[in-house]
Amino acid sequence: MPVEEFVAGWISGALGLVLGHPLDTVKVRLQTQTTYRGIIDCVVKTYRQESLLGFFKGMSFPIASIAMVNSVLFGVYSHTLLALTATSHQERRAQPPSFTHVFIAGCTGGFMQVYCLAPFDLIKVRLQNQTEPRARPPGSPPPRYRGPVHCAVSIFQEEGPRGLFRGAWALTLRDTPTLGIYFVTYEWLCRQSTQDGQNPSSATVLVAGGSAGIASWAVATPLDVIKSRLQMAGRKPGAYRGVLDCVVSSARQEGLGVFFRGLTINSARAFPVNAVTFLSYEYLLRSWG
Ligand SMILES: CN(C)C(=N)NCCC[C@H](N)C(=O)O
Repeated sequence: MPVEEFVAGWISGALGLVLGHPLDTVKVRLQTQTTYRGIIDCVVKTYRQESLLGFFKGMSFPIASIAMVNSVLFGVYSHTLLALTATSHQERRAQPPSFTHVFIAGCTGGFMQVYCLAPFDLIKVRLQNQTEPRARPPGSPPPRYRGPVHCAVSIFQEEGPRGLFRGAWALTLRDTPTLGIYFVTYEWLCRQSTQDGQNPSSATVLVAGGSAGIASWAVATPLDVIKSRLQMAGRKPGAYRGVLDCVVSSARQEGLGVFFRGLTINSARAFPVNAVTFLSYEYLLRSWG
């Protein structure tokens, strides 16, 4: 069993995650709060009220869980390709799989990682939305959650175990097709600028990985908005009844533009995060060779 692919998926994901977390915080706030006029306003207010640390809220759980999430994503992707084409990662440069196989393997990886990702993503989104500064002026109310563990325990106590999977269905709809698009874009761009049988150069991997991130996030953004709103709403009175209800009421109240909230920042974040993720993934696999 190619254990290296799981490990490479973990390390590469963690590197990308740290790099992209500040932009992710801005994106989540823009998607779920109506207090900001735009990206700059959100960045300035976050910095003024919470200092640089505000951009890194909610990062510890994703770092701890990225090992599992990314190793499931890249590992399942690679194993599905192995099952479909009977070729290992090393053999795939000489015998490239069809794009249909790459798409199916990407969708399978995307689908399987959702149930590892869902509770950690929920906690991340709830913590990212706490705008209280760390050093609070005396007498000001404390933030709802004291940290990731307190957040997980509170959700479990208030909403039961299912509460930890709030937004998981929207996450499944977001990640299953878009991870197919992610891997197809990456493979296609690598093949365009690489001679048959050769490994892609580092520059190619960076550009193909970054572009795969942008393409997949551009398609994923509408469901990303819905997912984040469902996660924030929890079981509040008047909360959405499900994915469709959230789609309809968000569109009715805020217009169709609501589905593209966070698109610019998602794309700006997606390029460096996924360029680094794919570069380190390819590099690690080649060095273990
Ligand atoms: C469109 N989607 C959901 C993705 N392309 N997901 C895979 C990339 C995950 C990477 N850690 C990131 O956050 O960009």
